[in-house]
Amino acid sequence: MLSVKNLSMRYQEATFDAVQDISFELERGKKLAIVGESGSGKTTLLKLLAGLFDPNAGDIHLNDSRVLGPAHNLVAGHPHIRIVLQDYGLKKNQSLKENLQHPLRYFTAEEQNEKIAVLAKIFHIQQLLDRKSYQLSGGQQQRAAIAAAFAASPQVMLMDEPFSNLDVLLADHIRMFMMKEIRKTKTSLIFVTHQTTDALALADTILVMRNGKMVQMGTVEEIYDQPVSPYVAALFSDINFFRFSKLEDLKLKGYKPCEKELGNNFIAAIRSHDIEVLTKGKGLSKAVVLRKEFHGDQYKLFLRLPNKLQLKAFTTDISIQEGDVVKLNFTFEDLLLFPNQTTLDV
Ligand SMILES: Nc1ncnc2c1ncn2[C@@H]1O[C@H](COP(=O)(O)OP(=O)(O)OP(=O)(O)O)[C@@H](O)[C@H]1O
Repeated sequence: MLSVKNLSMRYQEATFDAVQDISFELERGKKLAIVGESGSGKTTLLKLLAGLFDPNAGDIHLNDSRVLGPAHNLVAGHPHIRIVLQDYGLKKNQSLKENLQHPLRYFTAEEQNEKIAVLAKIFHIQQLLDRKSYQLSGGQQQRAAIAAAFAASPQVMLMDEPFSNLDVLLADHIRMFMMKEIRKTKTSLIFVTHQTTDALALADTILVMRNGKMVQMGTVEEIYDQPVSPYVAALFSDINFFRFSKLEDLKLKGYKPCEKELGNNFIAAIRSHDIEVLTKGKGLSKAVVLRKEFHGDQYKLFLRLPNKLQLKAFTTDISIQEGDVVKLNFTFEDLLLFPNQTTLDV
């Protein structure tokens, strides 16, 4: 079990904490995704967890042993925690094979060769083993760094944007391997990602950060279905926000009040794919199609309501053209309501 308590860190000469009072626990074999806007403190938190930085406050324990930063450790890091950073951390002047051999140094030469052959095949780096790592492309280095991390069989694997540079043709295959291996070895995985679809698809729980603080942590379903703020909701899907000053304004549109105390200022949000676009029949509102974008399996529409508000929706109807008037429908159950919001903080 990884346990993090009241962790804070401020960079030298900075005037704010890059990570502020973060606490959580992660059980063995579980997968946690860290998401948040750029500069929210994700990488700093990951490096703290790896023991690469000294926190200003708080502590980290892996089972009973404390994860100590460079001030207490001659060699930075913890023996059972492995981190793959965005610069991949390969030894530049060593061959890829040597990079893979290092974490396997306690195995016999025969076992090392066997394990390297398996990893090289999975990560499509068989032809590259004799090359120095600086002679590899970004994507090749990333695959090699992930392979080296798996060779080390850590208890906790930390990864910064592990899928950012992976070829689409290889990404699914590598993700499948990683998830299978993690399940088999009961490794705990913590990964930072900008792709919130990856966070939802691969993690058990998600930690959302903003300005160094944790704004929400929960299961993937909780984070998606019950976001605590417009910021969290906007991270996970294409969404439309509407500000209401009083409940009556929404009731006028046929909405039946829920249990939630909304206050005098609240925000209602509807995900773009929860809006049905109709060319015939009745809808809740009319809208003009301002712009249409092809997204492969569907079109994204940018629409203007009669009250001039704009929103986005998706359709598969190829007949809809820019300038057309369409009808919109959605069910009130799909509305996300954020009470007492004075600002739309996304
Ligand atoms: N070496 C540093 N010295 C001072 N401030 C830093 C340093 N590194 C990062 N910061 C600041 O700390 C904050 C958190 O940075 P961090 O890299 O952890 O964010 P992040 O969420 O990983 O961002 P991104 O998604 O853009 O990679 C940011 O405001 C950043 O500008």
